[in-house]
Amino acid sequence: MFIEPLHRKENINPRTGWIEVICGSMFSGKTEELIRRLNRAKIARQKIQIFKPALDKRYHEENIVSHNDNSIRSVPVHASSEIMTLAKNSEVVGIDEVQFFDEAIVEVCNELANIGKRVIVAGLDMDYTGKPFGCMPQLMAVAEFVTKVHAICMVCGEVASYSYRLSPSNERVLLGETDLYEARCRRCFNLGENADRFRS
Ligand SMILES: Nc1ncnc2c1ncn2[C@@H]1O[C@H](COP(=O)(O)OP(=O)(O)O)[C@@H](O)[C@H]1O
Ligand SMILES: Cc1cn([C@H]2C[C@H](O)[C@@H](COP(=O)(O)O)O2)c(=O)[nH]c1=O
Ligand SMILES: [Zn+2]
Repeated sequence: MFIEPLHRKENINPRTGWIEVICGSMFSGKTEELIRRLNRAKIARQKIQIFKPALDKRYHEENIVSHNDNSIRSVPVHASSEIMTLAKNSEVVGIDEVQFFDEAIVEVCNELANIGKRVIVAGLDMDYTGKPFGCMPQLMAVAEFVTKVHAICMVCGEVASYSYRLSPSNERVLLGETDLYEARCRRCFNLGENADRFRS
């Protein structure tokens, strides 16, 4: 679907940049898809640079790691402005867990695309309450390509778009995996604790 563009000599008809958003619930394969696209760009010998928010250290300090243990080297950053400086020399810029960045991330992605870079971001489209997560709606609006991926509902096996929180915490940011969250379909998400009787 996403074709790695051919290199062109600098200053002669430089190619356009663009933004790709990969979104979905937890466990839907966002990180796998991000890694797949970045690995293809690597094979095409394009200069890639990958970033993640420094707060996300669940599996590894630096690597981006998917729930099925695929991984790729990344640079943890504290603010979106750092990406602008660090990504100067790359052709393809990947960002994981983009929903955790400050709102300036939208302008950073736009500016990178405007100077000819392919920007691929992956993030949660909704938080644990089912509300749009941070910068995601803005990013989806300005992106050329938006891909929504889906998980499997852990209650009934249907297609899941929601991340159901298993703990009573009301903090928007609560890092965790299967210990704290499960993917759920719309019905089982809305049923909340009452969904247990449908568990197959
Ligand atoms: N409920 C689920 N539905 C689909 N995949 C799941 C589920 N629970 C665990 N997985 C695993 O998670 C992998 C996707 O992980 P990952 O790419 O890290 O997802 P995301 O970044 O969207 O959280 C799947 O390939 C599968 O091995
Ligand atoms: C729904 C939701 C999730 N989080 C946290 C939980 C995980 O640490 C990440 C999402 O990781 P994934 O790669 O998409 O599986 O976000 C959160 O802090 N708040 C939420 O509402
Ligand atoms: Zn369900």
